[in-house]
Amino acid sequence: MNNPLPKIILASKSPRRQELLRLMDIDFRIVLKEVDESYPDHLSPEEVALYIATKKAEAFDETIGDEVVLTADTIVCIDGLILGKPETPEHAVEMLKMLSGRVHKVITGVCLLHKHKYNKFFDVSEVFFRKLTDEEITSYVEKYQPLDKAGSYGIQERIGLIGIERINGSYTNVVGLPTEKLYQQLKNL
Ligand SMILES: Cc1cn([C@H]2C[C@H](O)[C@@H](COP(=O)(O)OP(=O)(O)OP(=O)(O)O)O2)c(=O)[nH]c1=O
Repeated sequence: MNNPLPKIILASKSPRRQELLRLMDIDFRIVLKEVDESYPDHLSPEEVALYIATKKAEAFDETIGDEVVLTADTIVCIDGLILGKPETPEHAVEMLKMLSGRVHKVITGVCLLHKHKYNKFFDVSEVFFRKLTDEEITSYVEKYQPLDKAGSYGIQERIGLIGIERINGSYTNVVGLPTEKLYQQLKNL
């Protein structure tokens, strides 16, 4: 069977995004660029995710032939506050205490740069954490060091498996790439 999807350049160091693309059986190669992930204050959370995903794509030369540059950015949002990656383990504990017993939004912005055009979209999932004990939080942070994760947790790791009651929306969006939406967008390029 011919693969109808274009070839992808995945501009992401995230092992989870790489694994999701692999599981989707999509052809890709990885090219990494350094990008400043700061953003202007006035943007909404959805706009922030799209803004940073687009910035990551802009780091590429736009003349890449037929290949599509795929970039993404995942943020966690609670009470209108954006939680990025924690700076220290203490900061991670603080974030998890904030998420404990509450619902929050996970937004992944995606940018597909193809033939000089920036195709952007995002997905939002709601994640419901039960009340976590202090011990569950500190032992998770000590063992997993979730400093590379927005909101200080991985849904696919211990704290997600034992602490998340339910989610509304896409699971893979929380992991870092909304695969169903991505597939539809790639088909339409
Ligand atoms: C909320 C959540 C986030 N994450 C991850 C997804 C992202 O990798 C990371 C958020 O940081 P991002 O800046 O979106 O991505 P990244 O720095 O890991 O990779 P790159 O910029 O090179 O693409 O948090 C999980 O793995 N599980 C989760 O449940």
